[in-house]
Amino acid sequence: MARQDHRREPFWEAPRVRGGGRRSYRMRAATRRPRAQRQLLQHHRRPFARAHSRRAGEQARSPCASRAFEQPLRGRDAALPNHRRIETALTAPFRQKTGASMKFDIENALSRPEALEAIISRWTPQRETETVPIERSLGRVLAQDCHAQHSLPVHRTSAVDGIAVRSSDFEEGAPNTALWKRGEDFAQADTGDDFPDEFDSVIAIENVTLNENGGLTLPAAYEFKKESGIKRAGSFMQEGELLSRAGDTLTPKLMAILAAGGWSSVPVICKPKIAYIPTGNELVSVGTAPSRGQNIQTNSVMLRACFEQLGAEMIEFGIVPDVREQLGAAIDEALSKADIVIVNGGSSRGSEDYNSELLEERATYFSHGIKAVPGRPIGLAIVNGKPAINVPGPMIAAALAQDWLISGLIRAFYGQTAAPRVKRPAVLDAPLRGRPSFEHLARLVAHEVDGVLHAAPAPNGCTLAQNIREVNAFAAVPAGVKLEAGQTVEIELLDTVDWA
Ligand SMILES: Nc1nc2c(c(=O)[nH]1)N[C@H]1C(S)=C(S)[C@@H](COP(=O)(O)OP(=O)(O)OC[C@H]3O[C@@H](n4cnc5c(N)ncnc54)[C@H](O)[C@@H]3O)O[C@H]1N2
Ligand code: MOO
Repeated sequence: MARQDHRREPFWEAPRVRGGGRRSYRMRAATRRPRAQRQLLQHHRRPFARAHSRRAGEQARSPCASRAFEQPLRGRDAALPNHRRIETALTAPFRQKTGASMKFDIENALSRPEALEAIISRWTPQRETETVPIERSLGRVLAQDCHAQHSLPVHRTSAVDGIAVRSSDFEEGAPNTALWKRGEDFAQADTGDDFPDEFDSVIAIENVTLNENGGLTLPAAYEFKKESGIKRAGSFMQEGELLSRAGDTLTPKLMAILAAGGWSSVPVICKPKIAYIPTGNELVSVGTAPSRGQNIQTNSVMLRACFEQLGAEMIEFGIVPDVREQLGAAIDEALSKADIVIVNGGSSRGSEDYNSELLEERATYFSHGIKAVPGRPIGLAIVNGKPAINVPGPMIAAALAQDWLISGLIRAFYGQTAAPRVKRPAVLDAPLRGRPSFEHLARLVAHEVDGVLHAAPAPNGCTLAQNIREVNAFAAVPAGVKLEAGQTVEIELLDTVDWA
């Protein structure tokens, strides 16, 4: 996977101009000189080397057969502070049919880790297994431990291109090899070759001069070592050795190791199905030229790609208008088809924001809102034993929900815990202000200057598209905290997750 190059100049650093100075292209300049900014942005445009598909794309899928891994992942009764919840089936009070009544309780909202834990601890994923050819298993998650079915090499082989000899011939010092006969005193044995059992060591060919009469000469100073130049039986793998565990994600190297161990096909966990329901009267499909008041439904494009990277399948619904009955019907259909349901948009306080209350009505667990922005009005529910999440509509909010929540759910489905993202200290080039009551997930552009990592928000005045394209790091700024320019802070580099 390509890593982003943090040594590049940030895109708002103008190239040297006449007089040798650098122009500042911060917000003021950008708004006053939109054309200059446009040119600048074009000049420095370089798509980040985003991580594209660590995993294979579509993979062969045989019908899923057996149910597996049905044990709960965490204790179901994990006590979680600071959130309101409904724990009894269908006891949610029926709300008025207006989203305006849907007020999430900010003070008691969950933090991001609490929210993830709240869902995972109440969810027992229904996993099934299937068998796929090893060549088609990239990114799949093993359903069982896999042991080597044989040793490799089966018998010792030569480790070098050379000649196989008997160590007994060297017991009393260097033998007279000038009259040696091929096949009797030595045998050709190249790297990986088996050779007759009467020989037990291999001398690399560069130490051997083959004489015209068939004998050979070794250098005077040659030091023979018994059983040198060989690979022992089972030195690559031994029969019965554990090669890979249930829950491991298959990488190219792991695939080759399993293939070497006799696994021409492997049992893997069927990919989780995630139903995605885009909602909103204003939305039109990709490829439609938007009219006034319309917005293009693009979150499915982003989320489908994220799901595929993480080994999940999207069941995409058509755009559902903000009509309570239609939204409810889509949610019910999604619950019948998928392991996880994502309802997108309509999560906040708008007059047609029904989705969180529709989930709440159906939920055995429900919590609305997290103590972090962007993405704060997220609806978190367990319905029919499945996670059902009302992800906020704006692209950034949806991308962040994918980053900290949905990706965690996909890993939890597979029985995996989240791989911690790389954090590095960086010098802030601009202040970062926490929000009064929320963790602020600050999007940053990080770059290296003389071996030191620097980070700053993308300049004001960028379009959101420019901002999203350039952002390559996060910093979580705690509520009420102000970080000053020049301060060193821990940032999370986004080179392993294509979050937006
Ligand atoms: N009075 C208040 N207004 C808002 C609040 C608040 O607390 N009080 N919260 C704001 C925050 S924070 C967020 S985040 C958003 C959440 O919005 P919704 O989840 O209700 O989403 P919508 O209103 O349906 O849409 C918002 C925006 O996102 C676009 N969108 C929606 N779905 C998609 C999609 N699939 N692809 C692309 N874009 C999508 C939609 O067109 C809107 O532009 O609420 C704030 N308001
Ligand atoms: O919570 Mo939001 O800040 O508009 O994404």
